[in-house]
Amino acid sequence: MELQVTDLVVGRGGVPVLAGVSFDLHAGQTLVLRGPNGSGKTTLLRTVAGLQPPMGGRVQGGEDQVAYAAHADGLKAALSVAENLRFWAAVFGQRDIDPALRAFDLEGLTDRRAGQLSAGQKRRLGLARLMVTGRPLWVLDEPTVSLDTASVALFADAVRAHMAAGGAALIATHIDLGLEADVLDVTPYRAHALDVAAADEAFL
Ligand SMILES: Nc1ncnc2c1ncn2[C@@H]1O[C@H](COP(=O)(O)OP(=O)(O)OP(=O)(O)O)[C@@H](O)[C@H]1O
Repeated sequence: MELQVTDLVVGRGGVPVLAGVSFDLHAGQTLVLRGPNGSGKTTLLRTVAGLQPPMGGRVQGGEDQVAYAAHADGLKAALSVAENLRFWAAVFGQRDIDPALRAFDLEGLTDRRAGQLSAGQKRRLGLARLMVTGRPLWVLDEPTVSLDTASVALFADAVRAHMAAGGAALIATHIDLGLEADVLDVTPYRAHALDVAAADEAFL
């Protein structure tokens, strides 16, 4: 897989948030997005995942390649852990959910309803879902929220295994995952940095 992002402009409510973002992502690579709260990481991830259109520029190579995991875990509360994974595996044409259960230490929770899981357990299930998609490009927004130290390590191991198998990952996170990863700080691409400075000056 090969993702090419060229001179991308992304925004919310018709207002550009980031402009002029370019990067490549290839098989075996992880790219970590950094930047302060509200800087536009989620907006960029959503655009790369095809959940919203770019306001300018291009995203090439993402079509049908992306498995996206965001703040909302997207789990079916009334289904068990195993049923959730089987559901997603069926949607994406995969069969075996056991590696995903093992990787995220969910084997002891297979029959528990997703709605009854703790926040961290829900997050582990949401991340396990990535493995049953069979998709090569994981686009992840703050994947470690609610995870304890051991679960962060499980997640990092899963990303490493995914990369070793020819996958790639684009991850917005504020923490150090201990992964070999490239880093893209989105701060210099903020679309309104200059406007904000100009507005401040007007009040001085
Ligand atoms: N639905 C929306 N409508 C209008 N503006 C929005 C909407 N969602 C987010 N924004 C604004 O867009 C900007 C970028 O938000 P975004 O969620 O992409 O930032 P982020 O870098 O992911 O932040 P964080 O680190 O807090 O998760 C912020 O100023 C935010 O307030």
